[in-house]
Amino acid sequence: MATIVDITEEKALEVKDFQFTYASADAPSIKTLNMPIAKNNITALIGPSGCGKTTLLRSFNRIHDLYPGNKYDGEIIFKDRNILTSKEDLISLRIQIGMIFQKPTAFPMSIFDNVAYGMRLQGIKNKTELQDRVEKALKDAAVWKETKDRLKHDANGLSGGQQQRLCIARAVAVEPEVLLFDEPTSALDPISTAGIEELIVELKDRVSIIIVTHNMQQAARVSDYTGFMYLGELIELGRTEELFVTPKEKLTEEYITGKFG
Ligand SMILES: Nc1ncnc2c1ncn2[C@@H]1O[C@H](COP(=O)(O)OP(=O)(O)OP(=O)(O)O)[C@@H](O)[C@H]1O
Repeated sequence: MATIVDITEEKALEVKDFQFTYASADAPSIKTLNMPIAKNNITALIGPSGCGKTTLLRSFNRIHDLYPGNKYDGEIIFKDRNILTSKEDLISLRIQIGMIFQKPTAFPMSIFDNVAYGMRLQGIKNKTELQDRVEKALKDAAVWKETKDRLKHDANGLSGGQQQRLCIARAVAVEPEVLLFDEPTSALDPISTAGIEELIVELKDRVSIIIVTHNMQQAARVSDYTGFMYLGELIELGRTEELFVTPKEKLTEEYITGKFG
């Protein structure tokens, strides 16, 4: 049984008896995991390679459904429904629970069209509304200054750090409830990394954030809660400063003090 701190805030998501098995695997990669995710907070997922961080993160917006045969069991509750069994449109779910990947994934189109992409999927056609919301999203993602004079240019002409901000602008433009970050700075230099970390912290007033990171310093810098995973299980979920200073579980302590990893 995992050690899970009492979460006093409202919950953005609640994972209940969740299991996940890849189509090609004999055994589940996530084994009966329970975990609350606090609303308007940042939750970091840490743990050694292969412990299931990315698998869990990708379950929150059902990215695994893109590949046939993957199997979910249990529940992930989001806004009073189990997203694993509800019959809703997955595009709409992924707008409400957006994802930022490790490698910046600018689409092969203009900067403007990248940010407008999700809004157009939502059916917004009004030009002025699109322009206003693209500008706001680029400002929110702190990349307006570098892009305002080249909105019609190909997004692939931006630097890696700028492209990652563009991806964040694209995700926030549709006003999601949750954002999932999968090692969002591992392909970036230290200055871009610091900028993205600052941005993630600013965003939590509006969205609930889950971030997978290999970098324990990053988890300690940005997150409010940290979940330590090991071999497909959650071992401990705690307030970040407590988990790093006074972990309750021996395995957590061994991991954060570098005894394995
Ligand atoms: N597409 C797949 N098919 C089968 N097994 C997979 C697949 N992707 C991941 N796995 C397995 O699921 C387990 C969890 O992998 P996952 O990538 O979620 O771990 P992780 O903690 O994110 O690792 P890392 O820190 O190295 O990214 C591992 O045993 C991995 O080998």
